Amino acid sequence: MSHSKILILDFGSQVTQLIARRVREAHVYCEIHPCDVSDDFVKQFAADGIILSGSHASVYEEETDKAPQSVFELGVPVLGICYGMQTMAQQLGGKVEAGSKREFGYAQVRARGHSALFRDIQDATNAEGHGLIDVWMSHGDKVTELPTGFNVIASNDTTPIAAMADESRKFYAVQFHPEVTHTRQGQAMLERFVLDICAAKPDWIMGDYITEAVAKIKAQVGDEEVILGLSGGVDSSVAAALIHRAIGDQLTCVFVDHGLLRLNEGDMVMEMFAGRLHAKVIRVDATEQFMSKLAGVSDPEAKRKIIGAEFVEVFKAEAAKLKASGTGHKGATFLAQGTIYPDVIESGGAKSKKAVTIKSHHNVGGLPEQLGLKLLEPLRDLFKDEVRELGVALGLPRDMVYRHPFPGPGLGVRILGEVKREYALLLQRADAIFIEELRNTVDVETGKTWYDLTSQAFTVFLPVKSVGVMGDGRTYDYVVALRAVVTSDFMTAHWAELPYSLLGKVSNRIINEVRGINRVVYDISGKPPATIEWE
Ligand SMILES: Nc1ncnc2c1ncn2[C@@H]1O[C@H](COP(=O)(O)OP(=O)(O)OP(=O)(O)O)[C@@H](O)[C@H]1O
Ligand SMILES: O=c1[nH]c(=O)c2[nH+]cn([C@@H]3O[C@H](COP(=O)(O)O)[C@@H](O)[C@H]3O)c2[nH]1
Ligand SMILES: NC(=O)CC[C@H](N)C(=O)O
Ligand SMILES: [Mg+2]
Repeated sequence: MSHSKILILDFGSQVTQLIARRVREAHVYCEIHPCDVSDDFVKQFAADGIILSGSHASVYEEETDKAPQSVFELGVPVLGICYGMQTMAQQLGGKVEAGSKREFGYAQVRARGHSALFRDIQDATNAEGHGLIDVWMSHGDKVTELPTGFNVIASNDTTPIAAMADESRKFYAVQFHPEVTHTRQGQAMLERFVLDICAAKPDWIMGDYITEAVAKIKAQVGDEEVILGLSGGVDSSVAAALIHRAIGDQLTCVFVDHGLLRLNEGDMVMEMFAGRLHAKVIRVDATEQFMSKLAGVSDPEAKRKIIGAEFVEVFKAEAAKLKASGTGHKGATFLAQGTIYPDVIESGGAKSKKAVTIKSHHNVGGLPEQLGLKLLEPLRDLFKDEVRELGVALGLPRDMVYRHPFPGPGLGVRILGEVKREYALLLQRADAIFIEELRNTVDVETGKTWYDLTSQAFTVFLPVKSVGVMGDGRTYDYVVALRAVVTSDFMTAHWAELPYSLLGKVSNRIINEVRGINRVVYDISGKPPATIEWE
């Protein structure tokens, strides 16, 4: 089945992924690719429309990225955002200059003319009755001369050409960012572009997607066997359910206990799957193996790479064991993972060369070059909310599908610096107390538990000691930090405003119940500039 699709060319903006999320929210399929793809690639992609992202660069610098010229020659609608607008202007014969003032944050622009992009979009009106739109800006440069064929479709005092369009060629461009939620009607604008202007069909719906995905998996796997890394998290559970639906007993799930899981997580995961997921699950205790490889290593990226490599070692060994088991298995030739689109993007997989890699996710950037198994990643194109939707459509229980995410490297990235078994055991107990209290404390205003009100919450172990007094004695023990965030996409996040009474109770319990920890702090950093995990 062929879907409508939008091509997003990434010039390196940190929020390119949000453009894709917004387009997907409109139920239109889209993909992000680096801005320097070839003209042939652009042609073959056969997009219904193309979106050019922002960037930190300036188009008048000596070596700058341009959109492949074919973007403007294929006769498909194009939307330029920020840098995307500037390069469109310059490539089509307009002019871009450095402004005297940077415009950063909220701004209001006045809509001009009757552009299809802003149809029925207005947040206020000015004294003369003109429509005003609230937007979010982040730029220093601006378009100062329109290319031929273009009109101004929005402006304000700082940026007279705040948006422009050549309606006949269906070229549109905005200096502001419709993809961030601060632009209140940004979603509506992107829908005008994608649904009205590009006439893309909103046919990307998870319930319908199952049939298509099942057929694809069947075709890819044939009669071979698959092992899947099952973590008990959302993504791999949904992947397991989907693959099992496609190939039944050809699938074996491998759940790896690397000794860096949450307290009792191993038993919980096995219990959760018994009866709920009909696939076979093997539990592997690899604590010793991971711990010995991690001994003496304190660099976060090095730890991530080691954990990624060890996962693969375990998977390979299990794949071989299947064959030797004498149970009629031929041995697995595929490794399935619950990799999702943000994992790919954040590890630099879809970004242009210019965007920096912040962390290597263990399952993407951390994979060794010689895998020896073919990869099967049926969720690789999906965002988290789509994966959850798919899980529900596959009949997985809601509490499984709405768990907080837990990173594959687990406590390995929540114990700062060198990982030691002793630290992991302390951290597990402190973390369990925090999560238990979040689950048990209901917010009176919303009637929801604080677990449901936060997107992710955990405890971090700091290998530093501080002095305390307990009873009448002196203590000299470790510190833990509590981290709880609210986010919809894990790209940006706010620290959760947990009630003091809850924080107080958690702190008390940890210090009283976990000998070896005598101080608890709360992390009040947002992302950016911090990240959610500490490593
Ligand atoms: N303990 C584990 N045992 C086996 N495979 C694992 C384990 N931890 C992670 N993986 C593999 O790595 C992939 C990526 O991990 P990630 O944490 O992103 O996804 P998840 O655990 O499935 O879902 P969630 O994001 O909700 O935690 C998983 O989908 C799974 O295939
Ligand atoms: O499976 C995973 N393997 C990893 O290597 C990894 N690193 C970060 N995360 C999760 O990604 C989200 C964003 O985290 P950061 O703000 O720390 O980058 C948060 O939800 C993190 O828990 C990972 N998940
Ligand atoms: N966010 C952007 O795309 C910024 C583009 C350009 N560097 C500017 O400052 O105007
Ligand atoms: Mg996980």
